[in-house]
Amino acid sequence: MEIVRLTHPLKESLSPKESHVMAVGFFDGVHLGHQDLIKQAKRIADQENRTLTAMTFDPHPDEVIKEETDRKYLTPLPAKAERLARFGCEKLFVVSFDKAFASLPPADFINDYVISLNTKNVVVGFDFTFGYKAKGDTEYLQKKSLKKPFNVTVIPKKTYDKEKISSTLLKSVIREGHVHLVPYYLGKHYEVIGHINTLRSRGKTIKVDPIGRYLLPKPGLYQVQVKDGKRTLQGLFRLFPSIEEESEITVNGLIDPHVNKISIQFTNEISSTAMISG
Ligand SMILES: Cc1cc2nc3c(=O)[nH]c(=O)nc-3n(C[C@H](O)[C@H](O)[C@H](O)COP(=O)(O)O)c2cc1C
Ligand SMILES: Nc1ncnc2c1ncn2[C@@H]1O[C@H](COP(=O)(O)OP(=O)(O)O)[C@@H](O)[C@H]1O
Repeated sequence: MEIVRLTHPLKESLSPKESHVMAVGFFDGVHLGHQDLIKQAKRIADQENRTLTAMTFDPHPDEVIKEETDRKYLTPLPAKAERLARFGCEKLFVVSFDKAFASLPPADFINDYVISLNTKNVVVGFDFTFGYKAKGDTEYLQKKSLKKPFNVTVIPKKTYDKEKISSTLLKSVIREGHVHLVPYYLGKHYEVIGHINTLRSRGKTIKVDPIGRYLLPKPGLYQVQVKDGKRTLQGLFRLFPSIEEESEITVNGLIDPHVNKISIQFTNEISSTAMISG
């Protein structure tokens, strides 16, 4: 998948010739709600024979608008890009979210980031907002599209157990350590991608440096599956309040310490902090 970084204001030379169908949103986690949206966008792109693109933002708007520091992510950008590609996205626009971009009125976003980028169909969820003070919504987008050369498709709310599936909900499930519930929201277990810290790993006990600011479950003992690209091993992740210190994974086999990346999938919480520190 091609990744195109966009910074505001856009350079005119960026206007792509090829037309595309664009899914827009932050998409942290690429959960089942996001997946419905991307699958619908893919159906349209296939029908119309256009490229399927996604547009996301970096960092999260709250880091800029609410000056939130140390925000944690379900999918830091590289993991999000990989997951979007897996669902068929061929191109990803990553707009650097800064104060200048945040101040853009909704109408200007439509002109500069939808029409100028040659987007023929914008696919968003029912609660999508955009533009200065988040004043633009799906109704506004649809109204504007009537006089402009693009269509809008709005995806209905995807729920689980009557609640909207959202990144916020998923984060609280993971924070609480209820990792066995994650597949109901995400379609798979929660996954953290990291590098093996070779200096601090010994045999079957490995230390991992996550790639990006991943949200981690609360401290405790977790059953995990560790994949090194070739093999899947079962393991136990002893997660302490700070991953840099005592946290370690004991795997039931030897992992090649020189593999570039490993994936850790959290399957079950075995016990909470009291047990690991005792
Ligand atoms: C051009 C633009 C300007 C934005 N300005 C603001 C803003 O001033 N305040 C705000 O809370 N969010 C702002 N946002 C963020 C959106 O409200 C929204 O979070 C973002 O488009 C991602 O959509 P999603 O949360 O539905 O994924 C802006 C988004 C865009 C595209
Ligand atoms: N449960 C859902 N059902 C349908 N669309 C959704 C759902 N969750 C998010 N979306 C849509 O996906 C896009 C990205 O949303 P985002 O704000 O990143 O997700 P979340 O609400 O999970 O934080 C938006 O267009 C949003 O409306």
